[in-house]
Amino acid sequence: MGAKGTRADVPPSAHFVHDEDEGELAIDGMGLSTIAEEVGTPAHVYSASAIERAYRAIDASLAPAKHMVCYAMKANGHPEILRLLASLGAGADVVSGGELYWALAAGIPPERIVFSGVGKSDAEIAYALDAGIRAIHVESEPEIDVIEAIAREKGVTARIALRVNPDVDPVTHPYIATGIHGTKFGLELDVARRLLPRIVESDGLELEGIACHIGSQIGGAKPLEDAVAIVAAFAKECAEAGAPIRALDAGGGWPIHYGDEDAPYAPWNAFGAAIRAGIERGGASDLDLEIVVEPGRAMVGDAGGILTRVLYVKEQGTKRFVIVDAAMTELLRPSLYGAYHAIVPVRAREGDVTAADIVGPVCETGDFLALDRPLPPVQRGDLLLIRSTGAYGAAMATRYNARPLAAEVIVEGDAYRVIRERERVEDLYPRGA
Ligand SMILES: Cc1ncc(COP(=O)(O)O)c(C=O)c1O
Ligand SMILES: N[C@@H](CCCC[NH3+])C(=O)O
Repeated sequence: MGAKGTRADVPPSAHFVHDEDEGELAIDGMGLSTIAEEVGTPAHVYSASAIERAYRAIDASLAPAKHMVCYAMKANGHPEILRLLASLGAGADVVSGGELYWALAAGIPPERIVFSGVGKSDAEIAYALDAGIRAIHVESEPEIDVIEAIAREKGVTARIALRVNPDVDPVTHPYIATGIHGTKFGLELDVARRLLPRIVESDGLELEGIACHIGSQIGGAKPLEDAVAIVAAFAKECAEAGAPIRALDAGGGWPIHYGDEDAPYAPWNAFGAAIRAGIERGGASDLDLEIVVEPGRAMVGDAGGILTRVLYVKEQGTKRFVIVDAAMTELLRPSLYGAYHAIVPVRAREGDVTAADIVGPVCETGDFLALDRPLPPVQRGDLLLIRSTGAYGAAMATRYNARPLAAEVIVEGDAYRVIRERERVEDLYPRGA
């Protein structure tokens, strides 16, 4: 994502660190080979302390403004991660009835949950209204009709926010740009403007916020500021038209360092500051809006890695294939977006660094974790760590090729806990077959 490179260096973090005494990589002081031996590979490993640090840093970046951090749980909806974030005070951004169910089950209060998505079913809208969530984010004109009708039927007022498309380039991979014209997300500003009078007059709707989400892994804080300035100016128009606007939701998209960036991203403080600056530029400072943000990747991405073992090293002509037991089934991002993830041996061997394709066992040419990647010598049985996979790793896992879902473990303090047992082949057999 962003500029693709072939650098072998690793993004900085405080939790995956080389343990000099043991001569291997450790996560929060726990040797990765111990985890691999006990749990097997491939396995997703997460650092609870890293998740907590990320949450606190994002939260602090928005202070002193009134704000709410709604974790975009699509990045990693594991119940233990949700519970951890709930205990720290996070809300949630959900995109389905299933995610809403999991967020509530993890103890996230309904008034801290927002519901985004272009295709909410009637049942999902009814569920959100029954649960009394903070706001349903409206993404199309017909969706407003449906929400209004369901609210009327129930005799309730639906709290909504309009997700507008500010047409700002987020400087990211085209598959995950969401706030430019031509994508399916959000309402064009002129449509939102046209709908305003009927929303304000409706007794079934309460327009409590304006939202945007310009994309994921955005290329800097400036596009966020530009988008927020547009959204804030529209929030002001809505308030002047009589809507009880109390929130500006700036979406998520805060980037992490994967290791192939040409230049480091601005620190998260800059993203919080950009949102505050955007509100001022949009002339909405006097509205005293609560800032809502929906980061997913930034909360969990760097906290996780995938442990994988080398199955075979295959030399073919000038090519070196390192075939490992993880695949696109555990990490789809390289296959789907050509995304870069740093991959490092848990125990480094001496020798020349040469290029290798690091690939999985899945029967697809596109099943690769890295192409032409500089890598020191590795042998069958060696452990590798794939970095920065806490977001959109396990969350996008599939069982393609009848591959059971991998184990997941979380390190808390000086111990680790298995939070998903490795599936067994029997678990894959279709129910009802
Ligand atoms: C509406 C919405 N909010 C938040 C996010 C989270 O994005 P990220 O993980 O990049 O922070 C997404 C995904 O792009 C999204 O669609
Ligand atoms: N799955 C994407 C991000 C999707 C963002 C959701 N709107 C990724 O791995 O980067």
